[in-house]
Amino acid sequence: MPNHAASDHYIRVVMGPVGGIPVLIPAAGEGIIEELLPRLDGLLLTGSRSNVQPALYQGPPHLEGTPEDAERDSTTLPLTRAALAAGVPLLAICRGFQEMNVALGGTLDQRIQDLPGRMDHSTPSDQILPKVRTGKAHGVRVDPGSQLARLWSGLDYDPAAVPVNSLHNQGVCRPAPRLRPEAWAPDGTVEAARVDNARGFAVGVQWHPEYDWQTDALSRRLFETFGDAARRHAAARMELPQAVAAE
Ligand SMILES: N[C@@H](CCC(=O)NCCCC(=O)O)C(=O)O
Repeated sequence: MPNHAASDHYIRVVMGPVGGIPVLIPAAGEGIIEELLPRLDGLLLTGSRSNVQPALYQGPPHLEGTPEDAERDSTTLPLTRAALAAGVPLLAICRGFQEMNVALGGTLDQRIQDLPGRMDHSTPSDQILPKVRTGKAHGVRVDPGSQLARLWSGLDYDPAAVPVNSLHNQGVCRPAPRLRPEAWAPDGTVEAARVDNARGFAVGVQWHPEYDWQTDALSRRLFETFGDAARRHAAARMELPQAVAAE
């Protein structure tokens, strides 16, 4: 039986550093978007074991057994495009980052670990479960002139090697025309990007900041910034003049 679900970590992070009340969006297809969109303060695209259907980016079929979720794709891809057009702040994590790229016309690598010269970004089997998620797997290099670097300003970190966790097989292959990569793994995998000319905050990360925001200041700042953008969008929607002026 299909489930419409989000892991508890996303619920807690929205109620925590984002500062909002999470409302789960059913994977019910694009018919819900017109009514839903005007009610959204922000859109958080979550990670998932499932993968974007290759037909949506003209990719080769998945290896047999690779999980897909057609219902999610049929909801999140058009919703992402609509949210961006409406200026709804967007934070995309892991699968969410991949679907943000596909929604805007980019393509995906399906098994990065099988590509020559690339690293294995998948869930390491030699670590105990909680550490896989809260521990760090590799560094990412962040463009010092990027939105991500601006968002992290004042925090103590090395932009040449920001440690992140890694729980994915797929990744951005050809970035969508509007996707601006801002951080990379040592093997060149795109680890973070913003959407060019977005009307509001629109950032995606390939790693999972929802697992360590309580201890990692960079993860926390990402969610706080998304929350601030969502509050500004909410206030602007309600036509509060003071909030619009502050944007
Ligand atoms: N299936 C995709 C996306 C990976 C992803 O979003 N994983 C979520 C895992 C969450 C967890 O295990 O805690 C891929 O493999 O690239």
